[in-house]
Amino acid sequence: MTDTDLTVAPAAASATTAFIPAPATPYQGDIARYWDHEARPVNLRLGDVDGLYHHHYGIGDVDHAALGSTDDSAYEKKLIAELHRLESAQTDVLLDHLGAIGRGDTLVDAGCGRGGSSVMAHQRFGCKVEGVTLSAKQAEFANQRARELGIEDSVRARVCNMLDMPFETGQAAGSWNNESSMYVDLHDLFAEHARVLAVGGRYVTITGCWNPRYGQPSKWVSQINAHFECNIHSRREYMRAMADNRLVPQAVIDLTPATLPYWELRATSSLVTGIEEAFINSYKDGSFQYVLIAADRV
Ligand SMILES: C[S@@+](CC[C@H](N)C(=O)[O-])C[C@H]1O[C@@H](n2cnc3c(N)ncnc32)[C@H](O)[C@@H]1O
Ligand SMILES: CC(C)=CCC/C(C)=C/COP(=O)(O)OP(=O)(O)O
Ligand SMILES: [Mg+2]
Repeated sequence: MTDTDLTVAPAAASATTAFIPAPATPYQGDIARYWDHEARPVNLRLGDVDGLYHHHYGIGDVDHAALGSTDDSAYEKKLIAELHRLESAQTDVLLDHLGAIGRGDTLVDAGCGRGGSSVMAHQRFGCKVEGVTLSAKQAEFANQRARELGIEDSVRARVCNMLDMPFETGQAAGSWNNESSMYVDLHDLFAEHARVLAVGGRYVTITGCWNPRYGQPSKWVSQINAHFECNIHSRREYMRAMADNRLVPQAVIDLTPATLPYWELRATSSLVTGIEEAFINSYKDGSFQYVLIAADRV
């Protein structure tokens, strides 16, 4: 079974994940296993707030009035809702940068996780959204949520490698990576986005990247890599790989100041995972940045 076979078996593929392609590399097999087994309360309990399940972080100011007093017995529940609100706000900012998307368009969510961003994109634009993830468990979860919402004809997730996606050349009006580009070679990734995007289409990523002004990846960045088995790229690598693949940045936004309140709030919660200190310290010492890059496919 190859990725290409998925294109000739759409019914089976859309039903769920009946055909699971073999991982392209041993590393991708490790990443598939990682996400198949992931069930952190910080992700599931936030998703339970309204049924949008994210595997990315939050941006924006904390609403302290909504949180109320830490003495309140409902405080932890409010804190979870607030962290989730900030994670959905992050997706809203990503979607803001896709430009004008029509109901008849197709969007590609590369590294879609449990599908929260895909659902939000469909709810905003009314269009088709095609997600891809290495994890069969995540694809099943995302497709189950789409069925529960009655949007399975418009939103689906498939198990496949985002470096070799089962989409026609020029098929997508927009595509994105929401915190998923640190698992792949950027030249390979942007070559594939440039292939599936229509000329004039828009690509958006929100990602963490190491800051070339710092020099090399800091110990905090290395800690984040080890924690998630990923390989964080530098800001320079993003710019270079886009330029080499007909993706011309239209907006580059440093979201680091906007994500710090999320991390500082998360560090006070009962759902901490132990990685909070690495994010906070690396954002503060300037070695790591949280950025949005929106690029035109020219
Ligand atoms: C941190 S999660 C982000 C999920 C989602 N974008 C979100 O914002 O909730 C990283 C995702 O990237 C996916 N991923 C990593 N490497 C991939 C690859 N080569 N092809 C497809 N998906 C990949 C993982 O399976 C996982 O779903
Ligand atoms: C910005 C960077 C470097 C992100 C790395 C990719 C990643 C694991 C994102 C969050 O996933 P998650 O929501 O599953 O993580 P957590 O359990 O920490 O909330
Ligand atoms: Mg999370």
